[in-house]
Amino acid sequence: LRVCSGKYECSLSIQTQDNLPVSLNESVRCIVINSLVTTQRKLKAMSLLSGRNQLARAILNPNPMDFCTKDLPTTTSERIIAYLRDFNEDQKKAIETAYAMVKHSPAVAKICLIHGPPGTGKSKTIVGLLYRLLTENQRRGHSDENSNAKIKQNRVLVCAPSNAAVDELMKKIILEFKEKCKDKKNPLGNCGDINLVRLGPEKSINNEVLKFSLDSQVNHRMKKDLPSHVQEMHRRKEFLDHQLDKLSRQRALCRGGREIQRQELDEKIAEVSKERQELASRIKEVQGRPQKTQNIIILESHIICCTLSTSGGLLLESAFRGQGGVPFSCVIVDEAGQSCEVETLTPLIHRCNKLILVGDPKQLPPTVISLKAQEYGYDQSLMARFCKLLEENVERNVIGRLPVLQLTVQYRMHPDICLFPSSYIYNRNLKTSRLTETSRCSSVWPFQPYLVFDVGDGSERRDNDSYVNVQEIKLVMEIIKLIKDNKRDVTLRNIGIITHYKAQKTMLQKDLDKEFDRKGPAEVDTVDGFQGRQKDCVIVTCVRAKTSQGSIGFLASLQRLNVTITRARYSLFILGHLRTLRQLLPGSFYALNGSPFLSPDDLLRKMENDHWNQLIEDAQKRGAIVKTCDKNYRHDASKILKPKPALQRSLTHPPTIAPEASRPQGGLPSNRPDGEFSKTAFASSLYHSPSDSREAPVTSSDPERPPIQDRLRDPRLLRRIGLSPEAKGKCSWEPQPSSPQPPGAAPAPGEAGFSGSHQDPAGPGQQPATRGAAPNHHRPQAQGEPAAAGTDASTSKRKCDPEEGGVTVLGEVPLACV
Ligand SMILES: Nc1ncnc2c1ncn2[C@@H]1O[C@H](COP(=O)(O)OP(=O)(O)OP(=O)(O)O)[C@@H](O)[C@H]1O
Repeated sequence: LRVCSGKYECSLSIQTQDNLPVSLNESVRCIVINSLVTTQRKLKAMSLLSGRNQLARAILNPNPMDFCTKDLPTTTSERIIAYLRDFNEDQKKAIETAYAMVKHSPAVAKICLIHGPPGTGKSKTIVGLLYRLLTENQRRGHSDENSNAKIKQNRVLVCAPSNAAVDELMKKIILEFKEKCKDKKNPLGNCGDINLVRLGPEKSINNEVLKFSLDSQVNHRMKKDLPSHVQEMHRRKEFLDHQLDKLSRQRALCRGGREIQRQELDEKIAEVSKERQELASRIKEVQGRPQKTQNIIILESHIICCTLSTSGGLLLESAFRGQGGVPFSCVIVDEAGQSCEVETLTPLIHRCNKLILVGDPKQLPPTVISLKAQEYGYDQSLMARFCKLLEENVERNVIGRLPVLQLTVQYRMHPDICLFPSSYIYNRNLKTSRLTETSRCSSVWPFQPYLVFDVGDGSERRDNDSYVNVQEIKLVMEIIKLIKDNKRDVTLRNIGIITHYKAQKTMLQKDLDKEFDRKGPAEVDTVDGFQGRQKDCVIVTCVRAKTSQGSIGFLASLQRLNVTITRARYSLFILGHLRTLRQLLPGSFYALNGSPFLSPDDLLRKMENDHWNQLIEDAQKRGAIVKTCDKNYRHDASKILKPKPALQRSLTHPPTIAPEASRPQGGLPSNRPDGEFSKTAFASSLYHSPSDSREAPVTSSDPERPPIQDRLRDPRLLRRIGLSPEAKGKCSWEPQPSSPQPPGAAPAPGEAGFSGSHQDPAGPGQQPATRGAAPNHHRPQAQGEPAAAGTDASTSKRKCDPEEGGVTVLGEVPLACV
């Protein structure tokens, strides 16, 4: 694009496969569909795989021996043992196993699978593994490789399918390595004691990690090494850029102004542009191509982060050309459940034969639009294929146990939100960390954790190729207004509205903008937009109601449902027309000999909708359903509020104060006034539908916890740990009392913090995890949280988060903190 005689001119060169007729003198319409670069790289990865990588056989025809198990031995230094105290048992196991796989017999091709359901610390585990791999024996002047030797031997390639995912992970890597730097004033690398580089175009890199991009490192280094006259040229170029920026802004502002003024500005812009262009070419001439500098930076890096696609570009290939050996000790792929198989093969062209896949195939798979491609399994990730295959091997008794490292303790959701995904999707293997439970149940959050609104009079309306449901929008607005009224500090960061339909999203956004003057307290998006993210409160509007087709479309996918219901930290409210979601349309059931049966069509639909059916049944059993209709929206929306303290008190516990020893870690002070007590955690789990009010409340997070043995008698707790009240006697788990904790104090290192609670729900036969892991003092910014301003901001957030276990324990103040 250039300015010529006051006009913008754009020239575009297009290569065609065949010659266009010379006589063509009509205008041609060009549409850019997509770049083929990624596709070419995938193709290249596929065709090079068998020739270049020992993993090829394992990938094409895997057998259980190709996957590493939990039993690989490692020798761990005191320093690493101390470091690993911040991790839970599953995370430690994953780190140690992957570490052993990388360090043992580097020539043997092996794959390590780390499966982490939502919020279980996948990123934390990756960061821990990197730290373990890169800092063993590292001391100033004495590391496992000479720190002065510029070219690193111990190098890791870290990839993810998207730029956003790479950057999120990088933020955590940066935080950790900077924090753990031995001598902060005199670090050994550009990121604490290591060198880190981010590959990829700058425009797709998040500002917070931009400093580590290859381009900015090249620029920085080239400027530093240049003779003074070239540095002067750079300064002049920066000045001209600044000038151009200013002039363009002035030009835009005087669009309606005088012609002469516009002309003057255009001429000035043309003049400055010309000088800048000439200067840029001269700089290139004198300082040479940056390729050499690029290669040096890459070779000096310990961690190279990029998208899967970028890992197949020429940049890495040319940097390692002629270096000999394998350039990476391992390749780590984050969000491996979200990348297509062939895409996951891309980083393997660098011959590395240790592959670590981290992800959750039970969340959204890679987005593949083509139905034909889906038919051929293109939307299946490599990780999902491996997991499926290994599960089949376990079922057929070919192997005794799954060679997959499972992370099972989650740090995101209120335990009541976690209950259904844990039991229905994760085989009861998803437990809530105790500290998370305590903070999520805090009285500071005045809303119920989990409610399903049955919007009985809702109806869907077609809007082009999408749907809207006006009644559900009305109810969403009532709920948001109520939240705003009761928690004035809510911002866009705290509430997420998930809808699967574009038209509903647009209409909701309009209503929010109107009501809240464009400063809407909620972010509306599709579930795909929320994958990998979290919000304090999530409202789901299902839209489909009284559907004529008898199908609920893509609402039916279990992976989609999973992501939808696992984004909320404190409250999840689901709005839907439950009969449609369950697909119990009038006439679906026929009674025959007293037992219901379904017509073949209905059976098919019911199977399709079975996940929603299960969710609704579960909510029904828990008394979490609120039936509503238009005239009651306002009234029924108020049911999201936790019950009034006084009433709650009388309905729930006898007014006894539990022994100090039975308080959860970081429990509330014992000398609080009654009212304060009753407002606290145990109230949070009580649903107050009329039929429910007589039920015993849930008290798992009660600051006045009864002794743990008594808590096990609570039918809802038993349900939570996967036992029926009757089966309770058979539970082999022996509860251990929590350690006494002074009010408001942080758990001492080595005492049970978060590690305590996740043992509680261990099912029969499961070993309780070791008590003794210290709470996390080095918590990176939660994935998906809106970007804090720089790493410092993340650090300050950590200071006020009770999940740190080290600062505040009086219950989290979620909205003020985040
Ligand atoms: N061992 C731990 N102790 C305390 N907090 C932890 C621990 N592991 C993870 N967390 C916290 O849990 C939250 C989620 O961690 P992380 O982002 O690593 O999870 P994830 O599995 O990558 O999440 P997602 O499901 O969004 O991909 C973070 O706030 C993190 O600090």
